[in-house]
Amino acid sequence: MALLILTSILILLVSFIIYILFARREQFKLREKIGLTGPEPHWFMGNLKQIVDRKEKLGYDDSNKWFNELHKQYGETFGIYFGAQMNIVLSNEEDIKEVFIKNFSNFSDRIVPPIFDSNQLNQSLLQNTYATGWKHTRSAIAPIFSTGKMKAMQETIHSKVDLFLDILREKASSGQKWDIYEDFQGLTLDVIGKCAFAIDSNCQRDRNDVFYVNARKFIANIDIRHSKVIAASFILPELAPLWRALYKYTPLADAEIPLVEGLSNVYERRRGGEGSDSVDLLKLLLNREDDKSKPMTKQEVIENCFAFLLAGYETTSTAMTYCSYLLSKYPNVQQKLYEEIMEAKENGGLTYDSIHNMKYLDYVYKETLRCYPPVIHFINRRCLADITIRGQFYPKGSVVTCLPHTVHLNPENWDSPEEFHPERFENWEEKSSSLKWIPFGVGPRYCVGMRFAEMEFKTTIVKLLDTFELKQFKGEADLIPDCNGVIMRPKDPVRLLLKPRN
Ligand code: HEM
Repeated sequence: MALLILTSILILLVSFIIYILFARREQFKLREKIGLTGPEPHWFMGNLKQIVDRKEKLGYDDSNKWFNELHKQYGETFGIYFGAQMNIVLSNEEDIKEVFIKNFSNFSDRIVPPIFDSNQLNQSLLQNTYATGWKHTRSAIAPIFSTGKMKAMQETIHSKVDLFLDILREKASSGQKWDIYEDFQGLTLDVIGKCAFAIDSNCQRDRNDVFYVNARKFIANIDIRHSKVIAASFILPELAPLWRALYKYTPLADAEIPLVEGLSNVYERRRGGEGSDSVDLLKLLLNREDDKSKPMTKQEVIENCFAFLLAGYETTSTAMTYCSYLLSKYPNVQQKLYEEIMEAKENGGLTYDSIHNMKYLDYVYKETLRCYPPVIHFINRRCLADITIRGQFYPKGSVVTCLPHTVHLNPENWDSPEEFHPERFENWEEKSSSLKWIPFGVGPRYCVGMRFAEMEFKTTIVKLLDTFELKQFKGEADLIPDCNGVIMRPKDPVRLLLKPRN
């Protein structure tokens, strides 16, 4: 009997392997069939193999550079395989417009690796689909990021940034060298904690704060380098039920459970009337929940708050870290920005409006995000039905991707794209419908938190420059970006010399 069972298992296993290999061979023919080229896929891992190999050789993931090389080699549309999944990479502005905007109804959903199906984000904007109510959620959430609401939250941001500056003053006066990226991460967690859920977290002072520990753990484990199960789920989506079942044993679930439980408790307390005078995203969502025209369930509210936390902290802290680094590297830019800040201070102070109206600050903000877009592999859409657009056939099930670093560093889009030159954004407003600057994505599904991120970024950078002159330590190496799946973050600690201004 035992032998029979063993033989059956063996036959099943061998048949499964043969099926996978056969299906993969067929998948790998698809690219050529639709007239595209691209790098040769590994028989099992697809082009993930090249990414892994490069990472092993260099010690970090330089896929931002690699994709730019592929763009040069294979042209503005090429195909690449993540496991067996074909991704069509677009960089031509017209193609991007047609796919991501004009044909949105056929490309409305982001891909979600099967293992993430078991997390608590399926009803959030990050993961929900058109069929599961994305449009309803988006139209309920978009108004909470209006200018008026952002203005009301600015005081909170100021108070968190003041603490951030106190901490930097202490560190700078002690003469130590430290990683300012960690301080930015503590800041953005405290900001999102307060602005999204009215939680007074203490991430800036206490690295053991439950919010800090679990948010960082969750983000770290999305990285396929840290999570073998996630890597495997990418390469073998055929085993989706297994990955879904295994999710609860991953460090991702470990970090998610206390965060979502914490949010659920806050939700109940707020429903009971706590913090009724606070202006925050949860409060605005609770008001939405009561709005009969766009009702949201408790689960939807909690999952979307969880999404704000995940989408809002690492992204913004990374952007501000890049900006501080660039300002320390380009003292002329820093000086020009400082003068603009001084002028605003003399003419009424650093208010929401004065910060919002600073032109040069806006150029620095945009140029930072052009040179170093923090979110790299997230602007993707699944093709829902076979379609031909501008002569290119997109088969149902394929994934279309648009890479901000490729678009931003394309010499056809920007003169001397490798140079940090904020002035290039003078008169940019006239061209703002162009898709040459896309750090927040493209089309109806672009980043819903863009205004929030901009306000936090600009407020922090203005107050930082008002307090310190940013300089580089002698001999400190140039910053190297490291891609960890979704985010492109500095590979090494970012150490800056902060000189207090009088
Ligand atoms: C510098 C900071 C940020 C950057 C660079 C960034 C970038 C992005 C990108 C590239 C996308 C994908 C867009 C697409 O697929 O076309 C996205 C989506 C999203 N972001 Fe952000 N983001 C930032 C900050 C934030 C903040 C602060 C929040 C919330 C408080 C947020 C919430 C979201 C959400 C919910 C989505 C999904 C939107 C949807 O699918 O409807 N992001 N973000």
